[in-house]
Amino acid sequence: MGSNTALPPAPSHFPARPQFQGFQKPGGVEADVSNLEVYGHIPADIDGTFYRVMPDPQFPPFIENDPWFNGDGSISAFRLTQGRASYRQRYVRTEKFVREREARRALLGKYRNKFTDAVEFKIRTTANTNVVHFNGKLLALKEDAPPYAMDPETLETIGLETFKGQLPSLTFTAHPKFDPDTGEMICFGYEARGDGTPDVCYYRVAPDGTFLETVWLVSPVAAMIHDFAVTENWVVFPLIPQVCDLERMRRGGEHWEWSPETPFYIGILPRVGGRPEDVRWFRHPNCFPGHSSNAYEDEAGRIVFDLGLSEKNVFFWWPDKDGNAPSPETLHSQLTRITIDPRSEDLELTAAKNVKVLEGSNSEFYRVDDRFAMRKYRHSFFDMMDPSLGTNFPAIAPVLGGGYPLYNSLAHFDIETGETEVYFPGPTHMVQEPVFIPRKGSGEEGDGYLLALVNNYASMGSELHLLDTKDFTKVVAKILLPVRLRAGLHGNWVDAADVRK
Ligand SMILES: C/C=C/c1ccc(O)c(OC)c1
Ligand SMILES: [Fe+2]
Repeated sequence: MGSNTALPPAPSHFPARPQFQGFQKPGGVEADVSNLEVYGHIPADIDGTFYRVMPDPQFPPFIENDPWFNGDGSISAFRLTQGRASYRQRYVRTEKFVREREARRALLGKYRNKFTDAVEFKIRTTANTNVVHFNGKLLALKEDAPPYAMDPETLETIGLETFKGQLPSLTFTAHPKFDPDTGEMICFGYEARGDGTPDVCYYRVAPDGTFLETVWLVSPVAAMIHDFAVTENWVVFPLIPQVCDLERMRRGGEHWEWSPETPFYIGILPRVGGRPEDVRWFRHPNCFPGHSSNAYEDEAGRIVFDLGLSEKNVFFWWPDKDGNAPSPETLHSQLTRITIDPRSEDLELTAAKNVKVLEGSNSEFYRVDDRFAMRKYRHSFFDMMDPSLGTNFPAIAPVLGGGYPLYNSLAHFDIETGETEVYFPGPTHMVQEPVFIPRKGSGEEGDGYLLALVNNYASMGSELHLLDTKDFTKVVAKILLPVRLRAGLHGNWVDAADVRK
């Protein structure tokens, strides 16, 4: 648009919608807090930083019913050392963030629809979905663009990360995988040649940032590929049946539409040395693949892929073509094992042959001991929603806000014994995604701590709850924050020993 074009009116406050109300009221806070209050005690062997990101719109949107996923990325860094905790909060200085701050108003339009923007952006990402530590930098990630690099200590934004020009794709997944033995970062981008393109770009990056391999694939449909999985020899691409249509976008519509007719496709590609024609697209009846827990190969060479699987459209704010979407309370995601013979002639995956529910609770945000990523593993930690645990829903309903699924507890599932242990943080609390912290000196899988951000709807403030995985149901430390941090997506624990000096 030219500079004389009138901008759409910019509201001065956030709309009266669940995703902007109660606990979800945007905070806009950046902070440095040198000492946080601790109830209980932080074990002396914990020394590192928990980084996580949340969407937190800097300005009220000028579009209708902006989803939670469109807020500006704001990074929290919780530093735990010598039994103490400190905290820093910074927005990622994306092009969008900087230009909106200069203009003192929202300029970006709808989620991933450039045709609705008030100005033209080179890069319109919000960098709001994950934050990982790689090659001495933090990478703030959203799947619609390259990463933004940040300083791990100061959280200053360094700039758009194109890996010295090596990045072949317009996009970069929010869920790169790290090989615990080699430090290699395994990635992909979808819509890798632009909005609505079926092109998927697979790439592997050495720990020093050198690109090792790129493979261009074409997916059977331009669908969302949010998380993925890697084994010793294979990469697994689960397609969410949310599909993109550039024409709809041009008309000012949504980037995504739920497609009940589209199967749940799973692409399988050799991890190393695959050619574009080597990708094989397996099919399963329509459903919604959520986050991965882990994946590995069994003795027979089959891929064992554990993930959250829901029957219904979890992204209920992007309905089907007739406007149909489930109500959020009816969503139920289960930790599910899909077993695939990568060499099978038969591309149809069936409930009887290939699918098994491992844990039937309503769960999401699975985390493992990352030293066992891509390998046979035994322990999965996750968020769970079990209304029978005693959440006081009538009390918190007026301040919950909404626009996304809620979880009221943390769980540890032992795949070997089939047992689930549960931590319930309290009747006026909800949990965010946990991180696993290995115990110093212990190589035993799952031996360590679980750390999660907790929303306290009685205090309307945030807390970190720290659990010892050997005594999972009790809290070791509650660390109180002087701020309210709205719902976030993903984060990671970075041990002080792994930070390059
Ligand atoms: C479960 C979260 C999935 C997700 C997928 C696409 C996005 O753009 C996003 O933004 C925060 C989150
Ligand atoms: Fe995710």
